[in-house]
Order: sequence, then C-alpha cells, then structure tokens
Amino acid sequence: MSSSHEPTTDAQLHAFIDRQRALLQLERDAEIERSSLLLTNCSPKLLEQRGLALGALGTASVGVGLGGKTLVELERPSAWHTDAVFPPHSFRPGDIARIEENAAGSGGKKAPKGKKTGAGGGTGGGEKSMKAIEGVVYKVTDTRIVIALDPSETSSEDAEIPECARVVKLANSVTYDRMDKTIDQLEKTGLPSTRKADDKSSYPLTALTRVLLGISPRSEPSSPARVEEIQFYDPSLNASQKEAVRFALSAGEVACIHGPPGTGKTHTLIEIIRQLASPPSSSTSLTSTGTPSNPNQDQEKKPKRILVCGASNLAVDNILERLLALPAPTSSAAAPAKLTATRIGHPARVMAHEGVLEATLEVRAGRSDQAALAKDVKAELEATLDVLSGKGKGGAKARPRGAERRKMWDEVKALRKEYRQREGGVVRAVLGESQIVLATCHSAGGRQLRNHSFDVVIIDEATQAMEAVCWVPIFKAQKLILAGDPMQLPPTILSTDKSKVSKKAKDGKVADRKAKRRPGLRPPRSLETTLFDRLERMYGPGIKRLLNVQYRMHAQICAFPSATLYASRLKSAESVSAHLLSDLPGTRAWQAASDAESIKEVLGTPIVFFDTAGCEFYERLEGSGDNDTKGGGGAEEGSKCNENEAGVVKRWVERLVEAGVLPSQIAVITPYQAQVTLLTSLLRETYGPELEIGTVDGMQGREKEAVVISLVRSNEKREVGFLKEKRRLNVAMTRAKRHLCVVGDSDTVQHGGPYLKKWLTWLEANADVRFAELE
Ligand SMILES: Nc1ncnc2c1ncn2[C@@H]1O[C@H](COP(=O)(O)OP(=O)(O)OP(=O)(O)O)[C@@H](O)[C@H]1O
Repeated sequence: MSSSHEPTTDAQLHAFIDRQRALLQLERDAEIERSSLLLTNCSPKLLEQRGLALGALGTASVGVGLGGKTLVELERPSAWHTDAVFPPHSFRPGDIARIEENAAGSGGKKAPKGKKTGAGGGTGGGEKSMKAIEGVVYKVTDTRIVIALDPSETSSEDAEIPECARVVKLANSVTYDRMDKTIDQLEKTGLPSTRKADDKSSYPLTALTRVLLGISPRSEPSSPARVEEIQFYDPSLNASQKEAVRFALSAGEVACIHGPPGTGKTHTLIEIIRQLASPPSSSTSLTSTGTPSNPNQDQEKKPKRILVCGASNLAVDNILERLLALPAPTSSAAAPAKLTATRIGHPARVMAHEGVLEATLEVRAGRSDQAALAKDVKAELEATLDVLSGKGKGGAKARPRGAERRKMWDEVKALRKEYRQREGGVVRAVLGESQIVLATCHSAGGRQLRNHSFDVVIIDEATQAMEAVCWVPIFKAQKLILAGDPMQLPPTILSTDKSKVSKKAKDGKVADRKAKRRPGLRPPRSLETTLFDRLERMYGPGIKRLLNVQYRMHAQICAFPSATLYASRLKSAESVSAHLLSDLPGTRAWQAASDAESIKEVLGTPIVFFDTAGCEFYERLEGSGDNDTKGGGGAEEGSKCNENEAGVVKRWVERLVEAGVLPSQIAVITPYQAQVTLLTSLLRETYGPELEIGTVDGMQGREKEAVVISLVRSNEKREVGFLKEKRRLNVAMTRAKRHLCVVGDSDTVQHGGPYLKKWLTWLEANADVRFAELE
C-alpha cells in the first residue's frame, strides 16, 4: 500500500454517519430488550440474585449535590438485615436506577407495583400504587448507595422516598442519547447542508476533525523532531516510550500509542501529560548534546490545557492516582508549578491514594473561596429536604402534610434555583483554574464542561471505547492522543447486525485496492471498529508508535503473543524475562523442604498445559444437568461449564498454595460465566475472596503472579464458540507474570480456527505438557 487515501467526499461522510446512527440504534434496542426482558421476567428476588436490584433499603440521608440534584443515600437498616454490607451487585456510578417501594423489608411480603417510568416497567405486584423515582447512581460503597435525583423528579410532593425502598437497575439510555447527539454534531460539522436554516449554533470544522474524517491530510509533525531534544521528567523511560512521547508531542492533529500488555502505557501517558502541561522551562531546556533549544519551539513550550479521558472510570482514576503521586515540585525558580488536576464525576472505587477524592470537582468546589455563600443555601435546602422526607427533627411523624407540605416544596424550588446559580459560578471558577481535567469520555459531555475548550485531549483505553463516545471529548480539543491496544478486547457490543455492508462501500474498497491506496472513510462494519482501528487503516502504521518492552511476563509467556500478534516486536524487560514463582519469598520455606524435581514441577515452570484430550472431560450447558455432550457442544447460546476440568484447576491451585504462593497472587480465569460460578463454588470457601476467579473479559488491564486458564470447551463436534476470538485469547494469555497454567482439551480446541490451532501447536512444543488424567 503506497499512496494515501482520497479525500473524503460528502457521500462517504453521509454513509459513515448513517451507519454509525443505525448501529447505535441497534445497540440501544438490544440493551433495552435485555434489560426489559430481565425486569419483566424476573421476580424481585431473582433480580437481587442477579445483582440488578437491592432490596429493603432505608434512607440514611438526603443531601444536595452539584447541579442542585437531590442525593438520596440508602442503606440496609438493621431492622431488616443482619448484615449492613450489600450482597454482590452490579450498580456502578452513572447507572440509571429506579427507587420503588419494597413493602416488606427483606422478609416475605410482595413488593408493591412501581409505576412504569422507564424501560422494562415495574417489578413485582402489590398493594398501593406509587410513583417510582428514577435517578442516576452517584456513588456506591459496601454499605451505602447514593442516587442522584433530577430536580424535576423531586419538585413535587408525590416524589417521596418510600420508607422501605428497593433500587432496580434500568437500561441506560443517557449514554446512547449523548452518542446520538455527538453523531448529530458530527453531521452538522462535516456536512453543513444538513443544518436547519434556523440553527444559529456554530460548528467549526477544525483541523483535527478534518483529519479524523479524512477530509484533509495530516499536517507535518512539528518539533521536537528528535528524542534528544526533549528533557524527560522520567529519564528511566525506555527508547520506545521516549519515542512515543516525542511522537505525541510533535504530531500535528492526532497521534496513537499502541501499548501491548504491560508495556507502560500509563507511564508514557503521564510523561506526555507532564510535558504538555508544564514543558521544562526554557532556561533548563538545553538539549542533551548541550546546545540551546530552537527558539522557534517557543509555541510548543507554552503550557497546554489538557482533557484526560478514559473509556472507564477505572482508567481515569488510574491516571489521576499516578498524577497525584508525582513528587511535589522543588522550590527552584526553574521548576514547574504544581499541576492542578480536577476529576469530573465519581471515582470508581476508593483509591489507595486518598488525594483522588480531594481532586474531584465536588470537593474542590466545596473548598473554593466562592463556595461559602452557596454552602449556606445548600444547608438550608438540605434541612428543608430532611423535614420533607421525615429525617428532620421529630422524624417521620413530623413530616408536614397538605398545604404546609406544598409550601415547603415551593421553598425547595426557590432554594434550588439559587443554589444552582451560585454553584455554577463556583464550578466555572474551579474548572477555569484547572489545567488538567479528567473525566470518562461520556462525562466529558456533561453540563460542567459546556463551553470549555482544551488544547489536547488524551483518551486512554481508546480501543475499548466506541467511536461515537470518543467524539464527545474530541469536539472540545485541537489535538488528540489515543492510547490502547487493538489486539486486546474491543468495546462490548450486545447487538448483532445482520445487514450487509452497502454495495457502494464495497465498490469503494475495490477501487482503493485497485489504485493501491489506503482506504478512505468507510462505514464501520460494527461498533467494535474503534476510532484507533479506523485511523490506523486510513493513515497506516505511521499514525502510531508501538511500546515494545513489556514489564510483566516471563519471556516464555510473552513469546507466543509477541510472535503472532505483535510481529515479534514485543520484547521482555530483563527484570522480568526469567522471573519465576520460585523467586517469590513466600515459597522459600516449601522449597527448603522439597526436592529439586518438585520445585521445578510446581514453581520453576513458566507454562504448564494440562491436556484433557481423550479424558472425556466433556463440557455441559449451564443448567442442563447433562454431563455428557457427546452429541455435540449443545446450543450455541447459554454458558458452558466443565466439571472435570474445574477439578484439574482446583488440584493445581491447591499445589500452588501448598508451595507458598498466596491465593492473592493467583487468578483463575475462563471465558464462560457458568465455569466462573462452578469454580467459585469449588474454591471460594477454601481460599476466600483473595483468590480471584473471573471471566477473561473482566481481567483485561490486570495481572497476577500466577494465572490458571480453564478453556472449558470439550465436545465431539469440536465446537469452540467464542473462545476462538483472538483478542480474548490474547487477554487470557497475557495476564500472568511468572506462571501460566492452561487446562483444556487439545482435541476440541485445536479445531477452533487457525489461531487456536497455532497456539495449541505452540503449547505442545514449548509448554510443559501434562496429561490431566495422570495428575
Ligand atoms: N521504563 C520503565 N522501566 C521500568 N519499569 C517500567 C517502565 N515502564 C513501565 N514500567 C513498569 O511496567 C509496569 C506496567 O506499567 P503501566 O501500568 O504503566 O503499564 P500499562 O501498559 O498501562 O499496563 P496495562 O498492560 O495494564 O495497559 C509497571 O509496573 C511499571 O512500573
């Protein structure tokens, strides 16, 4: 492929936008269908078991959050529960939830019917009908869940929080609404003819948007043209990390950083953020050869305002935590000032670094000088809300009724308006002073960042985000830096699109091939096609830099993924290339009492493969109760499990733990949820929650000293289902640092396509192959 692509035409842009819209609609429908199927078909108890509802909750407090939202904090009161800690559930900040009446504590009576206010309608059946209230999950701890209610939901007197409430998770249409709006904006920006005559908004077609849509070519990189010209904050960065930093700083509109597992992607992003936010001052910016830097670089040396986004709250917090851990600047005049970073939205979990909470917009706004007045209004508002909800003086009995209650609601409305105005000023001031703002891509589109612009937007985990959601922050910036690994799992998509790619799009592809040029802007095949993938296809490998040294895996664990997915460019850092479980201090006592052969067998082998071929360890479909699937793999839908294989996993975990490996250093992973459940029932009691048991997908971005993979599939039809997805296998095989154990049936699994066959062949030649039956 030599020449670059043809500039995008209006017709191509139309096709691209139409396809994005259609795919997003399908996905929205699939999500609503899934959630309403669950809500209408499941009893409240089953919903609780599936983690989609929390029952018998009482109000712990009612407060006021940013935007005058009412924050209802719910807990498990001792009257209805022996344990205040929530059972496992799936509520996360940002989820849409409904609060409805749960008539009878955790005990027997049925819950009353909730009013149909969202997808799926109410749950249960029961006595009196009441209005269910919808809100957004704001914060979740082990014992409390805080729901933010929109002011419109709580401005009338019938919006009472039931004394005994249940919270139910609903389909989240907000995410889709925001993505749809962003695609609309993209259309109006790229295709001015689609704007309505009376639309007075401005839709600037920036150089960045033009490049991302393939309308204009990328501009030439600016300085620094060489790594030597950069003064690195962290001189320990390896050559590929330094080159990625240089590339990102010098790129005109867009740069991609390809970070395979464990290659220090976050490390590299932190350096980029520091360089952008606080370029080493000119007085110290001699190049490493001792010559003064180019005066034309002054523009590049101006501190930049940066929006740092991630596909998930965890990705955002990971970067924030690292930024906060940076050493405080020294007092010398040449040292850069401390960076001000503000986190929008709510941290995903309580972080090791307590500064994470301190950096939230909420806390910063509360601390600012202008906040005092707003605080008074807030206190009054909260006191009034407390009285209305029966939490004030005199408790539930003192709840005002009738005319008095209506009057109080009017007061709430007025106070809320005043609070919003005052607080708007505070938020503007805090954000205006923040040089670095961190948010998920989705929450970058919220009210607080309206009218804010940035020099650079950085999106981490960009290969796990749908393209539409990436555009939310992109519209706010002049330059884009994407980081991710297209060889790991893409965003999770529920819908399957059976429609064929249009003939026009196909013709375009053929024409591109004939002209030996790169493809231009093409409608995506599915929402799994990320912006990162698309840019690489449109602009070729020159749009990215690969981080090529990994700091996680023993060299042997790294060898297969490197050879097959990273063109053998992924190398192992010396510090990890030969590390083994036998180097862990906890295993010393066992080693002292064991013979060399046993030590090698358990702690000295980087890859073990327990082959169950010929053992007749057949899989079964969840809930079928049928342990014998000789006739085939069963229906393609439904989760699979494999009891005999789970037994092999159990015995190996036992041996590792006996040898001194801590349960917290081990993860057991499998592609199938049913196998997770089965393994949990076998292992949880002995090893507790320290031993991690989960799906491959849930393990992306994480690592453990020892990882045991249970492949599950074993059937005479040799069906392997979604196990064959290369990117899922890559995630599975790259989580282990010192020891990887694979348990599976080579007879079945090797028939799952060329990649699985290659892996099995490689395992047979390179791993320590053991036959499961003999163990
Ligand atoms: N230049 C370096 N020298 C030594 N260690 C490094 C270097 N860069 C990264 N590391 C180490 O590699 C590990 C992975 O780094 P980091 O968490 O930044 O990687 P990542 O690529 O973001 O991870 P993931 O695989 O989860 O995406 C960390 O323990 C980090 O300390």
